[in-house]
Amino acid sequence: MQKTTIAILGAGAWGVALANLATANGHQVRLWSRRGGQTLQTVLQNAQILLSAISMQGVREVASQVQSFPLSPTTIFVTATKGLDPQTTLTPSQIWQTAFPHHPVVVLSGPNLSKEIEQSLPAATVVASQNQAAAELVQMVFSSPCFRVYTNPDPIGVELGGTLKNIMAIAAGVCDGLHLGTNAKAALVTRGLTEIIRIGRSWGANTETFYGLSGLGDLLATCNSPLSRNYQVGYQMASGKTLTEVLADLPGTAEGVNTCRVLLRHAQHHSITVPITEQVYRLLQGEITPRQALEELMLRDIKPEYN
Ligand SMILES: NC(=O)C1=CN([C@@H]2O[C@H](COP(=O)(O)OP(=O)(O)OC[C@H]3O[C@@H](n4cnc5c(N)ncnc54)[C@H](O)[C@@H]3O)[C@@H](O)[C@H]2O)C=CC1
Ligand SMILES: O=C(CO)COP(=O)(O)O
Repeated sequence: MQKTTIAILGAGAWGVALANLATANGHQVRLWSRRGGQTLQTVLQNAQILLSAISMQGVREVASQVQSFPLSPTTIFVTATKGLDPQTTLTPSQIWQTAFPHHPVVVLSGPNLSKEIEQSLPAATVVASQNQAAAELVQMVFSSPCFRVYTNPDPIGVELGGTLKNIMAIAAGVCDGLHLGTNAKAALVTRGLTEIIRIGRSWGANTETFYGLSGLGDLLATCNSPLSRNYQVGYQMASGKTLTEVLADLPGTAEGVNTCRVLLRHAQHHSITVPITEQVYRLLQGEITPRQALEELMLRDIKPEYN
């Protein structure tokens, strides 16, 4: 395929892993970080694709910085951030689309623990957009024998799958940290998926999307791997550490901590039942212990599985 010029914003674990994938395919990649060498303007020059792998806390600020530089009208935006904006509850793709209404925006999300991808272990991901041509171009740019990229027409569903599973990964870490067993973990992850779907539908996502790679796939990867920072938050809190102590030693960002707060607000506003999110929130706030969170979930009113 034709070689593409790609600006990657955010030189953390995920930005670097994605940069390496595109570079290995022969594309020209320029990596920008707020503390790095090249200016934003230089990195953006002639970019055909602008990929953001910035933590949620920086997305709005960086999107507004990018607005001050000239871009080709055909530049495709790709967002790989898994979070929700605390002030607006917007998703990262909604922030980029609002800032650049005439550009295609593509969401890239899937079961993608960056440490495994850096080792060229096989993995798959999803690129989702309402602009199919843009999604197909991004698919070509990143596809390789060790990274299989699927397209999907439901960007909000793909994005929310990646974002909401972080809360469930914290809960799964607690479950493993308390040694609650395989049955408990299966119950938690399955009810977690039900909760994700309930929330996702309120955002307009397709239910089917959550059974795919960016939903169930990412949920399984993150809830079962000590490589996940979100899982580590739960696991270490179950071993008696406070959130502050865990975050002090955590390598990189655990988006689930902030997502939990933002999501709970959204759920309360829209009267959506989110029992797991609620207990994770109370645990992170230091209001309850991991054991109390478990009891709260187990002693809820009995009910039909689906309603
Ligand atoms: N590491 C992973 O395995 C994966 C991470 N993600 C998502 O990608 C995003 C980034 O994750 P990581 O690279 O792991 O995190 P990281 O903590 O390693 O890197 C975050 C990057 O964002 C930048 N950043 C943070 N605040 C900023 C601000 N205010 N202005 C400008 N830049 C700012 C940091 O300088 C850094 O380059 C997160 O939303 C994460 O959920 C998605 C898939 C896999
Ligand atoms: O999103 C991820 C895997 O798909 C990375 O998970 P963590 O952010 O919990 O490390």
